[in-house]
Amino acid sequence: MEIRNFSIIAHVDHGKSTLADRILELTQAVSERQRRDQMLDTLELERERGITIKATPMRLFYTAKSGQRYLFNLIDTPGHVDFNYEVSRALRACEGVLLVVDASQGVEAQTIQNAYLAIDNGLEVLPVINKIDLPNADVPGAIAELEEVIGIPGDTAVAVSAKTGENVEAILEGIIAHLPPPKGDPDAPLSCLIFDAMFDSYQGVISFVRVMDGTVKKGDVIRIFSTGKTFEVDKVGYFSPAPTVSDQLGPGEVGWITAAIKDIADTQIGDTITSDKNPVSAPIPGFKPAQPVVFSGLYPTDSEDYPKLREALEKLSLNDAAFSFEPETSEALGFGFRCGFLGLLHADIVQARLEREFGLGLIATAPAVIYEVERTDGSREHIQNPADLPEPDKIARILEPFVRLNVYVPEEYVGNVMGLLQERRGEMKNMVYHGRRVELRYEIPFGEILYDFHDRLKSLTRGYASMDYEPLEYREGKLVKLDILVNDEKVDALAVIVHRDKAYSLGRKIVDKMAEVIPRQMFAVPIQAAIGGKIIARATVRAFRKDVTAKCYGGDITRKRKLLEKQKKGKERMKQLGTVEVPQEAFLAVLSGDE
Ligand SMILES: Nc1nc2c(ncn2[C@@H]2O[C@H](COP(=O)(O)OP(=O)(O)OP(=O)(O)O)[C@@H](O)[C@H]2O)c(=O)[nH]1
Repeated sequence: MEIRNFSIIAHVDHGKSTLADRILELTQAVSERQRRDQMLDTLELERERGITIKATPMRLFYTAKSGQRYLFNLIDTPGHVDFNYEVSRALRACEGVLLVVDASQGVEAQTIQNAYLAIDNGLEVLPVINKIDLPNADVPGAIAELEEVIGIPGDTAVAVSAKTGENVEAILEGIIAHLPPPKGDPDAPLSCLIFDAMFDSYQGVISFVRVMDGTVKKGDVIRIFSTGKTFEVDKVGYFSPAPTVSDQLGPGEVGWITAAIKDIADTQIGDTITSDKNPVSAPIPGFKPAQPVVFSGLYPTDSEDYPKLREALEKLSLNDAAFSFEPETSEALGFGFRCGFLGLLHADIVQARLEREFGLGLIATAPAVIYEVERTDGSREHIQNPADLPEPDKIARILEPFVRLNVYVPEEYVGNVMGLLQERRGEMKNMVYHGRRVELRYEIPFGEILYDFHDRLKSLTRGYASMDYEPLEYREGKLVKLDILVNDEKVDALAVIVHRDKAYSLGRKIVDKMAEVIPRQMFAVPIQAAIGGKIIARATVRAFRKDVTAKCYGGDITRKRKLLEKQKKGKERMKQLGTVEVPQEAFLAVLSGDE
């Protein structure tokens, strides 16, 4: 049977998951009973946030108008800029992509970025113009943008509504006509690409693979190319959508392998699986390794939970190759972990999973980028935690990471966006008109777009702007460490590195926000911001304590206990700093909006 392996790529919200669902329905891969809101979004969190995180492969059958039957492997990819690494992994397993564009929005930042990722991987692109049921849908406009901005021919484009199902079948015919079948030699040595992996407590690591050449079946001894480690294959199979066992996997096929692999580090994403007896001489060209770029400290609110947190982090990292962690100690917060993420959304998701799936109460410190410090003695080091910055007299200079930022925005909002970018120390490199849409190209410190930048961008453009970025080199900046003192004690976990010109306004903002969110105590608590030894801003948490049991008029002891328990619950995300109870929000005061 002929095979087509493809992925769907799109800007966030252009309808990728909805379209994938429709395709599943058309190919009857899922019974209505099995159908959930968004079939392919497997994690609970994904459904809640309406975004796709993990790439999920699916095996579908389609009988074409010609009467011939085809096997399709559909690999879903995430849409958010934080998860670009997952996209590039998934694309390596395909020959082609459906590039979905919302007919009412046109081409946006991730449309372009994902399209280039596909083109750079040598994939064929089939444009799909979606949401044609919307009154403001502009199909010719969207096609023109695709041709103009990305340079792909629009004549094969299929216009559909994933919502109503209109014309979706034409996509399936388009896939057969325009996306190439996989090539591969069943008799060649085994060469299998690992494009994802997950950990299962019964089976060990389940590697998601695309077979390039050769075949793999139960009992084969496989070798992981980069480490040379060998394992005996336990089972192979595909996703339909539940993992289903099959006899073997051959060239062009997408499926999974289990081989009693206990450590996910043994099956790194992008690595090649080959046969131990008859190995290939060269691996499949590798993926870009996922690099955490944003770091934040995670501490248990109850210090007794430290071992539980370590265990949870270990488990999570089994399923998330892009996430890193190492032990860290804070004077203020005790024992915790410095965790690395791909971006703020990724950090949010990891934290939410730790709390939900593992029942942990956590305090997260403000996310920060990695700075490079050159000491006066000429040595250089990378600083993941602002608290680790050397004394000012030992610092020759501090360098910060820059990114190339592209913002796409309708003409009328260009002024607003340029104002924001200037405020964030951005330097304009170019401005390109694509019809009524303008692309602003900037170079900007990564740290400046970390906090509330995306929200501000959206609110300044009524939601119309979109953005993407890629890392540039480190550049010297006039940076200083801003210390925060609570009750006259410096709190290491609250320190941030900021640009000198912004230190005063940021210090003011942080102390005000903290004074607002820290509950009143028995005594007045001063909150101060300082640079070096110099106090630059101050606010006070006034004294007072609400006695929640006062209104219980003695008597009813259960009611009293309930109230106390409720109060205790409310405190779960609090941390005792000396004599002061500080809630999670205070640790993220630096993130609070500019307004
Ligand atoms: N009117 C209309 N709405 C659609 C259509 N397709 C998708 N939508 C809606 O657009 C929104 C986004 O759709 P999703 O399928 O979740 O988008 P996505 O691209 O998968 O988003 P991510 O998973 O976050 O990347 C949802 O509210 C859908 O109901 C369509 O053809 N017509």
